[in-house]
Amino acid sequence: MGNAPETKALPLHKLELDPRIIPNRIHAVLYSCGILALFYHHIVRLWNAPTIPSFFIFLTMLVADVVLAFMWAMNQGFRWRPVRRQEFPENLPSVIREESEFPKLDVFICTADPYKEPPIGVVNTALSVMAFDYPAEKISVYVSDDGGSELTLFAFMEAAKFARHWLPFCKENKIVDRCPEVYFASNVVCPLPELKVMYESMRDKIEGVVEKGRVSKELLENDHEQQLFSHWKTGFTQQDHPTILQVLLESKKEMDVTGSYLPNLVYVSREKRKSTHHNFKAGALNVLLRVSGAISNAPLILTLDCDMYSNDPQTPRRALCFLVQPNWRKMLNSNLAFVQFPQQFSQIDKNDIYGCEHKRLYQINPAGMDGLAGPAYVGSGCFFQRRAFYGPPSASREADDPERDTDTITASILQLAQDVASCNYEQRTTWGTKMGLRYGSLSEDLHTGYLMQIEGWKTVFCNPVRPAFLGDAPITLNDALSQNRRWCIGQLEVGFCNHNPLTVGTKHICIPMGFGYGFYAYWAFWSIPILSYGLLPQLTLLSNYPLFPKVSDPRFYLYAYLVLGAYGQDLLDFVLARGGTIQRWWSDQRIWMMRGASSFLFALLQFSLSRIGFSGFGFNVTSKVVDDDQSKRHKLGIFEFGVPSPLFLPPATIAVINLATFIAGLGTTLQKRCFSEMFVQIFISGYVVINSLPIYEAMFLRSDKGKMHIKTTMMALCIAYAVIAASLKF
Ligand SMILES: O=c1ccn([C@@H]2O[C@H](COP(=O)(O)OP(=O)(O)O[C@H]3O[C@H](CO)[C@@H](O)[C@H](O)[C@H]3O)[C@@H](O)[C@H]2O)c(=O)[nH]1
Ligand SMILES: [Mn+2]
Repeated sequence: MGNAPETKALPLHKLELDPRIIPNRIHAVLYSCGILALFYHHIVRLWNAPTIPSFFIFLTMLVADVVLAFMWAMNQGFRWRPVRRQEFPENLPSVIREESEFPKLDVFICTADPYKEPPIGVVNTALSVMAFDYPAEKISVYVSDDGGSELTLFAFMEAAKFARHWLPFCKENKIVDRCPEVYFASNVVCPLPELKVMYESMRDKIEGVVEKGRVSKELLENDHEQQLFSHWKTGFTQQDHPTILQVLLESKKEMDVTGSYLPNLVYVSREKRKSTHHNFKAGALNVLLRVSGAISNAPLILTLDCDMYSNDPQTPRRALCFLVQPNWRKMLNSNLAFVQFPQQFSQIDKNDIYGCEHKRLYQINPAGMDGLAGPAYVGSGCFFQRRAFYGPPSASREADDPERDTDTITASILQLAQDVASCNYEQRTTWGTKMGLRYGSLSEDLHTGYLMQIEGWKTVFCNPVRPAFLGDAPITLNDALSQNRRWCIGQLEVGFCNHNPLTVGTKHICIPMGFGYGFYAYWAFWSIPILSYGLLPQLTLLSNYPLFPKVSDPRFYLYAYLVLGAYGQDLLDFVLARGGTIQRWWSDQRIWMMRGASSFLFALLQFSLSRIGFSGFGFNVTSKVVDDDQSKRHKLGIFEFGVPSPLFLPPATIAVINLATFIAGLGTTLQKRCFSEMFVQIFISGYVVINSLPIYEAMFLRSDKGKMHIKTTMMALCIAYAVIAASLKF
């Protein structure tokens, strides 16, 4: 810069408080008074219970309301101090003056199964980030293949060739959609038609290989390529194989077709042995942390799921707006662990019937936590400071090498990278406990982000209008429910680890943050009120036993206030969020009830069983394959039941019970003229019936492949019959 007058550094971001903070807090105070009044009513009623069965029914309803109140209180963590941020990547040049001064960026992409996660999709994700609007020689992309599949390696070998054309094309033409599949599927006229042909031939090749299930020799162009696949010989299985590490592109050595640098592209399939536990995705990411540490050691790390392609080439610059210090001299913000972008999805149906958008989890709640210590880590679309993986912000990492500036990846570097990917490397180290991604939870993301905040790290939520990344959401109900069950189990593992959010979290981060994490950790508890409210009012309705105050009773208004207050605020939060519609809110509350009766319930049971020593659980990877028939129904917003899954059984049973009790109950109350006493119960079962319409359709009316499996329908009918018959005995 010499003596040239330095221009003033312009602001990189700004923060403003959400105007809802004050109304939220007033509402919280009033609502808590309502809850207290409700508990008073409960206790009095319990005390005066006339019979033993009614005592237990009242007790169950009390427990259900305690859980609802608990979850409501936890939820206030997100509403306590929501904020909005804005970032100004256009001002970045006033702070980082030269492109050469940009910090290096390592991108981690995880994949685990070439049949559930088609390699062409993984390749698209990788190409979209390699084409970031960022100096290419600063980027290294590491692909972790837990599937240990030659199909995936083949796909990346092809991707490396295609990248030489794709990257300069995107930069020269200032393309915004840098995920090739998305770009070529859009209707824009490609200024370079050969490129489309090239892409399609690559895609056909990759898909052909996947269909065949192996890479045949004819597809490989030379000895070097054949050598890459020499590992896959007899004895090689997904669970048992040596480390395979391949540098497919080496920056500064390899040029694109215009003679510019390319990013590094490294394929890693860590060593797997049947005798060692591999810790699923957390284990995979920790291997990438060490492998990348040996090769490029960038101070910035982006973690991505294999389906989360970049939708905006500016994204790393947006992240930098928070990560660099205003007086930047190769120094990253000292206590900021990560910048989290929301997870957003490309093919969600208009009304989002499965609630896969998870608007609260990915957009509303993070903005709430952002006003406190910062959002939770959600596993993908997150820019970390490497230092955050190695201890608290105060700890210096002098023992480790600084950003590696060697121009070539030497044999000794490769050897080191091989060694750190071996499955015994972590023995007797603090990897997974104090370093890297933390083990012990199927939701490694929540667990890791939470423990980082306990160590004193701050985090930031960045939610630009154009989604930074777009991924695939489940398109069948079974996938959506099993995904939620896995999350729930992982969250319970956080809730019952020795860093309990309610004690440790509230103390070491702050009270509302501890509540927010508690809300996630105990998600599964929701199954208790959802099941209670889905069954008890209905079964008692059958025998005309009133559970709630009658309409003229002042306590009726207490219930009405509590219900409308909670639903109303929820609706408001939802529709005020970007892209929120009433229809989506409706789907969201409906799927919440279904999850309650299936995912949450199963998670609670499985977790409890594992705690008393019965079987553990695995990471069931969500399928990203699109079946045409299913996808057609999904686009029309039709529920996909199809497979016989135990997850459908409780919601189907509850739906049947509610339909029966609603009709019978309505009949008898009209006959006996006790409508006012039974109003709330009729209302609740009617509400469940309306929400269950897609279930009845799938059980009784549909004939397509997505209808409920006959086995499930029959079982649900039998159980419903048994439950109703038993309840009439009381
Ligand atoms: O043993 C495994 C299992 C999974 N994965 C990868 O983990 C990612 C997420 O798996 P997916 O089946 O797509 O799960 P989701 O439920 O969609 O993922 C959400 O939930 C996970 C925690 O349960 C987080 O890790 C993810 O980032 C978050 O998007 C994928 O890229 C997988 O390839 C591995 O690398 N190794
Ligand atoms: Mn996923």
